[in-house]
Amino acid sequence: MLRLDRVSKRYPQGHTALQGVSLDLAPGSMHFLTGHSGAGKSTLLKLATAMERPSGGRIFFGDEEITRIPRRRIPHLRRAIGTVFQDHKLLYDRTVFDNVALALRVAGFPHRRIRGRVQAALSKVGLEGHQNKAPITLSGGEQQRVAIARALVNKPSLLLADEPTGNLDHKLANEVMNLFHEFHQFGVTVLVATHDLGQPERLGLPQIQLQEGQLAAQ
Ligand SMILES: Nc1ncnc2c1ncn2[C@@H]1O[C@H](COP(=O)(O)OP(=O)(O)OP(=O)(O)O)[C@@H](O)[C@H]1O
Repeated sequence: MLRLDRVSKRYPQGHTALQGVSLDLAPGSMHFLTGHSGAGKSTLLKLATAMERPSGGRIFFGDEEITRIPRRRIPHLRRAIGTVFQDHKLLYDRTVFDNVALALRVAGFPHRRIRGRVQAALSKVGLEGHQNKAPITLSGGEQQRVAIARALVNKPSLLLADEPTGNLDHKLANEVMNLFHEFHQFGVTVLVATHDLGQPERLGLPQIQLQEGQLAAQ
């Protein structure tokens, strides 16, 4: 599903964030990406969504080589890969519905389909009934669930999350991780970067550990 072949990333200022990383995520699998601060977790996720380009190596999403993808194909790639970040980057001057609908509007979906998809995505994350609210009126955990609904609305086959529970207390963090686990059980491939080593243990899921930009254990 997602395959990295000897991937390296050296930022322009000269810092090597990743070095010779190879991994292969099987379709439908769920992994946690762990490692110390600065180990390269966010960099790996940015490379997988073509937000950054690697300095060496190749990345494949299914049959498509992300590292060679022409610019015009990037929006298509981003629709197939759902992303969730710690600071969920919601638009605070729009409703919950509009936040989730945005990507579908940009993609030119007809109004009725947008409505159905958005409602289904909000219901999957337990936020039915909140669609007309402003995100600011929701709790941190609820806002993160809006971000997850937004990532899911395109029905991605791969879901990447970068510290999605970093700002949440223990109980809310578990709820959000349980949601990712549910999507995995429905067949979505999931990769979650986290500092919280309790989560892979609690859910009995494998870790991909980075250390100084290299794979430590799988
Ligand atoms: N845009 C950038 N320009 C220069 N250096 C960068 C850039 N982004 C990241 N780095 C450096 O690359 C290394 C890896 O950073 P990265 O954010 O991938 O680590 P991380 O494991 O996600 O860390 P954290 O857990 O703190 O988020 C760090 O040393 C960081 O300072």
